[in-house]
Amino acid sequence: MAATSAATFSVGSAISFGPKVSQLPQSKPFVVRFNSLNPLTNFCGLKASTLVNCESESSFLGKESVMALQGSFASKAHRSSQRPQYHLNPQASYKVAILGAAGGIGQPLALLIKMSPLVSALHLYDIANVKGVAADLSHCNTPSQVLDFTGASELADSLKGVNVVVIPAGVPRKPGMTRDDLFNINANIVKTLVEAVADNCPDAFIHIISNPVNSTVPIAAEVLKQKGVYNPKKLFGVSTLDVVRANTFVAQKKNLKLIDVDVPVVGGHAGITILPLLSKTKPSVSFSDEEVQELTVRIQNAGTEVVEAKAGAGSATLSMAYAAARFVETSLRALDGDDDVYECTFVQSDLTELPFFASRVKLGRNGVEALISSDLQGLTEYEQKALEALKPELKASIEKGIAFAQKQPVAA
Ligand SMILES: NC(=O)c1ccc[n+]([C@@H]2O[C@H](COP(=O)([O-])OP(=O)(O)OC[C@H]3O[C@@H](n4cnc5c(N)ncnc54)[C@H](O)[C@@H]3O)[C@@H](O)[C@H]2O)c1
Ligand SMILES: O=C(O)C[C@H](O)C(=O)O
Repeated sequence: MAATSAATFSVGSAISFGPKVSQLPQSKPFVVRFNSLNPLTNFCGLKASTLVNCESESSFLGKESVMALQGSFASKAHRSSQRPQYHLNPQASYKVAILGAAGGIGQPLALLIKMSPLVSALHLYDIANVKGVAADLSHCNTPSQVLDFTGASELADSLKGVNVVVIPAGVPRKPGMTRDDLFNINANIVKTLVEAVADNCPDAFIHIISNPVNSTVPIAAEVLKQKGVYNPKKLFGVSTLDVVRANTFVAQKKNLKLIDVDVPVVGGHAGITILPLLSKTKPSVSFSDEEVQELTVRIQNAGTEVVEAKAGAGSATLSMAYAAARFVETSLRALDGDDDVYECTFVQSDLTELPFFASRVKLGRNGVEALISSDLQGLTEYEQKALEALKPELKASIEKGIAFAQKQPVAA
């Protein structure tokens, strides 16, 4: 259905590889459009999903949910009408692969990606149980084709022609464990999978979810270097969940509309290396010292909060799938030519003396176009101290990953 008189409403976060950008652009990870004919071109905050007609019986969002969404976005209409608009390319047709697709994250992530109109093929790879997941998912009447691949012999095929590879393969934490306790198992899994990515789709965006992200991303970088295909602009540690949590917790604490809140989270993805920059929250909010301390610690420990609540049954899966789907959607929009795409992610960086660092980045067709340096300027004393305090731990995790990969070089 062609959109007529569409008002666009945007939600979410904003924001330097190559040039550093010192001005902070307005956040815009998601956009929801409504028009006089009531089509909703997005779902639940994941920008540009399947065209859903609010009046249609085929809508998976109830009419009430749609009305609630319309209400919550209404205040944004004026602001976003002043922005350049990105229009979904009807020819958009990207291939996404999930490695570890039968797992706790992989399954809901596959479902969310299946709902994107930007995706023409969804490749599901795992060492086991992926056939059933693919059969189940393939019955959803959204455009993308779902293909399953099981075991090492089918890994290469799962990666052919793929634009974005998401890697949630590996073991999750149990209560009492740190993310670094997963290193011995997950380091090898990530190394093997990234070798295959290097051989079969070296130009793809690579999203690493498997923990410890602070080490698995440097491992992936080393593997890609050894294979001669490393492009630092296309290798991402997925730290989106930290932003999702920060936005949620801040909105709850300050009684703000969830959809408006955007908190940049920098550093890494483990304990004190997760540094929410509350002073940079949009819209501008003031926090007492106690609130800053309480929110920062809650955001840093949010993964552990879920691990303990699940009591041995794993770590965050649903919120992680949501966050990973958001990052996939953002990446596809960047690939599709939207020039207003910003996300926080753990990447090779020169914003600090550390070789990898999570910050906001501007994404484009070729990956990271710029790292946003302005977030690290004008920090509060609390944030500046926390930034200095996280560096030794993050440095050690990065070096551990690099040393692991260098000790067992890949076959050329
Ligand atoms: N970056 C983040 O913010 C974040 C958030 C949550 C979880 N995680 C991490 O994501 C990882 C997965 O978590 P989960 O809850 O989905 O675990 P899970 O055990 O439910 O699923 C992992 C899946 O990986 C598969 N797998 C194992 N080895 C594989 C290999 N060599 N090739 C392909 N698939 C393989 C398993 O068969 C399983 O299906 C964990 O390391 C967890 O710590 C990261
Ligand atoms: O906490 C974990 O082990 C999983 C993940 O990194 C998270 O932040 O939820």
